[in-house]
Amino acid sequence: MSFDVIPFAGALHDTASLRRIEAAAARSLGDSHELMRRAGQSAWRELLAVWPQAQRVVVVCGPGNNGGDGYVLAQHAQQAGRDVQVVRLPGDAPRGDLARRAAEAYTGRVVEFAQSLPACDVIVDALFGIGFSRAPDDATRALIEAVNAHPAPVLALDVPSGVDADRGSVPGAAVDAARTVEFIASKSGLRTGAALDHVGTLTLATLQLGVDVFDGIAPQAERIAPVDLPRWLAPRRRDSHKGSNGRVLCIGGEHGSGGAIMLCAQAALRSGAGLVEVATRERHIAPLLSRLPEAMAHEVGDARALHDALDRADAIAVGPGLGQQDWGLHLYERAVASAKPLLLDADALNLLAIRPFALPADAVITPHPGEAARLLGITTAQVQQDRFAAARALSERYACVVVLKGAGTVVAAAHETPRVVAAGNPGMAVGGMGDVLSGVIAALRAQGMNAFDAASCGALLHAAAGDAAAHEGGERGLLPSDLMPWLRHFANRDPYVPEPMR
Ligand SMILES: NC(=O)C1=CN([C@@H]2O[C@H](COP(=O)(O)OP(=O)(O)OC[C@H]3O[C@@H](n4cnc5c(N)ncnc54)[C@H](OP(=O)(O)O)[C@@H]3O)[C@@H](O)[C@H]2O)[C@H](O)CC1
Ligand SMILES: [K+]
Repeated sequence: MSFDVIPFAGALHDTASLRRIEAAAARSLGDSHELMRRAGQSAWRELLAVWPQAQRVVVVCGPGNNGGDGYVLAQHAQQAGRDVQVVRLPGDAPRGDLARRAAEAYTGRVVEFAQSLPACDVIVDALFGIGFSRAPDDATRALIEAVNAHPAPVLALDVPSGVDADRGSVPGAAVDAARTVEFIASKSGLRTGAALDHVGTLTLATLQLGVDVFDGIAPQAERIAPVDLPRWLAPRRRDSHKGSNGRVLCIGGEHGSGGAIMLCAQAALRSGAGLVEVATRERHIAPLLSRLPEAMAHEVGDARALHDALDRADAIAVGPGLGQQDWGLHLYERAVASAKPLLLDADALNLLAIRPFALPADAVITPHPGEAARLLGITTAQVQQDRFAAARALSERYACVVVLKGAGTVVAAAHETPRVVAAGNPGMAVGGMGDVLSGVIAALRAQGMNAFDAASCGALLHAAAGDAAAHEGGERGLLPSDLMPWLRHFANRDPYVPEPMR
């Protein structure tokens, strides 16, 4: 039995699992060359579909089976009458039976790379796939840079060469692909971190394998996209009232940063919280209420008011504009001690790093890579080198749910398969976007979602709103308040997500 639809639409696998899947596939087909034949053929079909006019095809082949896929594609192009050249590094003759057999079956030209690549209409990157394992040496780097300097678009086979398919990091140089066609299953590392600047459009060739090849192999992560939002955001019951949609308390807004807590409160309202209260500095209350009359605001000097607000809250977001002085520290301690569903962001995370209180059960933290580095005592570069490991380490160290923000936000929690958000754009890298996310997640917690789902759905809702707002007016100049109408939009209906404006 063979299927063209893969069993788990959002499943992401690591390379170790892919090796096991590949072995199971070879056993089920009875011939591992058949896998390579199907991979090369699928990639050729993809090239034809995207670049039907391409006459001159250069295929950069590495020494392994990724290169073998490239030779199979090259032979299809040769037989279709294209002007084909295989380019390889000196001494990079195919290793292993599969790749050698594919190279022997290729009847076109093979040239050794010197300084530059021949003129052509499309380049196929078959240098490395899931076997890429270390920073490229000078010769390899020169070849990758020649590919990137060439005007022709690049089709990467399985993985853009130079990208770590497990971590998403680039330990040197990597091919800038216009399109990457993955084989058999999607790789977790191609959806987060630096990889997102190299994969281009990602497609998957299932190689017509049966679902049995996945037996006993659990995904390493799950990709979630705006189309998944209705999983968590069911239409409202008719007999709702404001109390049934939860009460959020937003805590923060030290002198000079009243806007942060206002964005948090507004995002909570726009994400469906029934009631939103704000505990902030006295001077921010009037402007906040004039901009957001739907919120209730309390001056935190009034101990009774703060105590009652903490007591009433179904979920608390602490951190936006909180500062790290005594005032902020006091509020941080009161929020953590409240044992309520808690979201910590911004300065609350900096305070957590220096005063690691035991967090209440199911707390959610939303660090950007720099805050994650402080919380782990490592460098930001080390966080970005393996975002899955960093998110997992944070979740274990603080016994909480982690939203590791950045390109391809990772959501991790103990005993859960991590989720990667397939939405968001560089326009969202602006102050205040984190304040909005805090309000969104707190609102979903207050509406009864568990911490891992609220963090996942919240990060996805936030990113979908960011993409739609960017599509509407461009990534540069995108402001947190531009997301507000879109939060409401995607929280209420099956989303379409326009391609972000380039
Ligand atoms: N996933 C599947 O089911 C299928 C996979 N296929 C294709 O096979 C590749 C994986 O092939 P593999 O031979 O394991 O590895 P690569 O071709 O990716 O890499 C080739 C060798 O390159 C060496 N290497 C690694 N990093 C570097 C580097 N930085 N510089 C130089 N050389 C490097 C490494 O060998 P070493 O012994 O030197 O470590 C690699 O083995 C997969 O991606 C698919 O394209 C099947 O054909 C289809 C199904
Ligand atoms: K490749």
